[in-house]
Amino acid sequence: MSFFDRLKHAASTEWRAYTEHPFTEGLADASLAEAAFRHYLVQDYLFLIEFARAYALAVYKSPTLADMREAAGGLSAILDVEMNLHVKLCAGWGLSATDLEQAPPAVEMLAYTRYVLDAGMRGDLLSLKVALAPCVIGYAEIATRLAARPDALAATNPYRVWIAEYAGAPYQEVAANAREHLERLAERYATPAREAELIAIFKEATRLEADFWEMGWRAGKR
Ligand SMILES: Cc1ncc(CO)c(N)n1
Repeated sequence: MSFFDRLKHAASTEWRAYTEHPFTEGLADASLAEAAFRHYLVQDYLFLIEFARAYALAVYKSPTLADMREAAGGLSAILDVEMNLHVKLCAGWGLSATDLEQAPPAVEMLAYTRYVLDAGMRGDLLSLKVALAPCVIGYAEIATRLAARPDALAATNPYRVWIAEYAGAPYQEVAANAREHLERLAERYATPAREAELIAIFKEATRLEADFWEMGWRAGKR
């Protein structure tokens, strides 16, 4: 079994709660309340700013130039590609990039990003990449599943742009590269003695991902 599959298997309860959260079902069948999606997306913009910082930390923590380039690619994918989706979608509600940047941060956003940054700060590049894995690899898996649903990408679904972005080839490639790089890092730095600690980091980050959906989901119930 690959390193990533071992992590996923060890955290299978958390992984399912994250990747099959009702919020994701609501994106696919368009039943999600707009207020839920909007709250989620604004917080996700703040989340991406902090995740860009985490990838910058990965550049710093890189033992080799190749690791550094891989981390810099992740940083650029967030700053130069992914955040544009948020700006574009939020413009439809009259929110500018400055409005987004100045939005009050939610505790779920802070909890998740602080956890990942802390795991990276106290650990090595492998610990940091394990903490980052549920994010990029999880969204690629979720969007692929949602895109296969009937009508998920139909013009009548207001969430089709979001689904198409994460199910699309560029994002899928970023996720596949991240997964491949994680396997190579694990070959270099994972030891049986470290496995429990790495699983604990993966589980925690996955739980915080589910909490992030839950935050948006709750905003749709208010
Ligand atoms: C909360 C969260 N997890 C993962 C991704 C994928 O990059 C994202 N944009 N937001």
